Amino acid sequence: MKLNIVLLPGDGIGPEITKQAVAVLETVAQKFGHELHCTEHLIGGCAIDATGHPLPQDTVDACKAADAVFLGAVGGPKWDNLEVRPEVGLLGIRKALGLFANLRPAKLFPELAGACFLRPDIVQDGIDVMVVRELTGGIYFGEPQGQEVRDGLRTGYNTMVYNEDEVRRIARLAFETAMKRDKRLCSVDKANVLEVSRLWRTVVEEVATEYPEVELSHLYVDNAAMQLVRDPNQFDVIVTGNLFGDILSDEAAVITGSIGMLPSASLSSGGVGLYEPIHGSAPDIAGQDKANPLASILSMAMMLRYSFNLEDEAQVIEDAVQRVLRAGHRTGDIAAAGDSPLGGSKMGQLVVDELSN
Ligand SMILES: NC(=O)C1=CN([C@@H]2O[C@H](COP(=O)(O)OP(=O)(O)OC[C@H]3O[C@@H](n4cnc5c(N)ncnc54)[C@H](O)[C@@H]3O)[C@@H](O)[C@H]2O)C=CC1
Ligand SMILES: CC(C)CC(=O)C(=O)O
Ligand SMILES: [Mg+2]
Repeated sequence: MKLNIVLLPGDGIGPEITKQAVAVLETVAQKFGHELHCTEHLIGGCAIDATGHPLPQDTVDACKAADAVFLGAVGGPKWDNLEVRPEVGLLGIRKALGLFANLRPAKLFPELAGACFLRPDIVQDGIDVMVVRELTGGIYFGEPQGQEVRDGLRTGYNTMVYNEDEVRRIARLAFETAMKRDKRLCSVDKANVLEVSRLWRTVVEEVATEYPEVELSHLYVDNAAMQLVRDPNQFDVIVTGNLFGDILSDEAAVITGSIGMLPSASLSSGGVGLYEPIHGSAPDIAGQDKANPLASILSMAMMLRYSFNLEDEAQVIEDAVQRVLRAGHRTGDIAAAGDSPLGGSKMGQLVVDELSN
């Protein structure tokens, strides 16, 4: 099969982890006889430096013409005070590709139970939660937004807005996801306070009538954040809005060992998919070969599964990652006290070696 991939390495640790993930993808493509064609484009801070804008038009055009897109990460202190920041590029590409659904699987590899911050008795059966986050609506996009002087005071504002179509399509995708898993869906909102959440809950209830086999529950987001660390296994699939999903998935990541372990798939209605680790550009460790590349490598597995329907190839990557962890190899973020951690490039090489064996 021909795999036309656009790579958007971005900023900070983005280029380092992209390099490792691409090496893994190349190895799998070769192993299974696929023709891989990757082109690199600019997004984020590096795009601002080169072109003055975080999302150049040729990046958007290339992504639209590709079969799938891989993104490293964007942002960093160098660009924090600009009016148009690197993160605008990321929000822009999600919107331009219609990527309304972000799947963030928080899975604890049994080998990493020791890196998990929860009590051993809580995680003895592992953790396997799928967070389905709405990605192109909510407070990240709602209008009006801005800063102005009101009554002599500097005032900032954003608007959390969802229409029923936006809620319906993410709810359907979440119910479909639950149907393929343990058939339990928890919708997370703030319906005790927010009108937008009351509509969210009503529409989710309406969609639920199409999926009688799925057990639907609702939680307020503050309680959900607490329940996720108290007893993560009460969850199968969580569906929530853009902001709440962003926050809860970082939390879900750390209970599975590290934010450096959690991949994601951003999907549209039949169009191109974008795959990225859930973490950011980690400026504190960028350029030091400390970044864990496994979230990116696992994002490539999601790409093969969701964009190309190549389940065997995806599974081979996930198995190779598991074998590397089983052999005790650890980057700093998942190392136990006293371990001498590997660099990110060594970790990537070990996965490639596993695949080549
Ligand atoms: N998808 C994206 O491109 C995202 C970009 N960002 C941007 O990234 C920049 C930094 O944001 P932060 O809040 O610091 O979040 P971050 O996710 O970049 O880092 C949080 C902490 O996790 C660590 N970490 C992250 N990824 C790691 C990895 N692969 N291996 C080991 N440790 C890792 C970092 O060293 C840091 O201590 C900001 O400019 C932010 O806007 C933040 C989140 C997502
Ligand atoms: C950097 C933001 C635009 C979003 C974010 O933190 C994320 O998607 O995880
Ligand atoms: Mg985030």
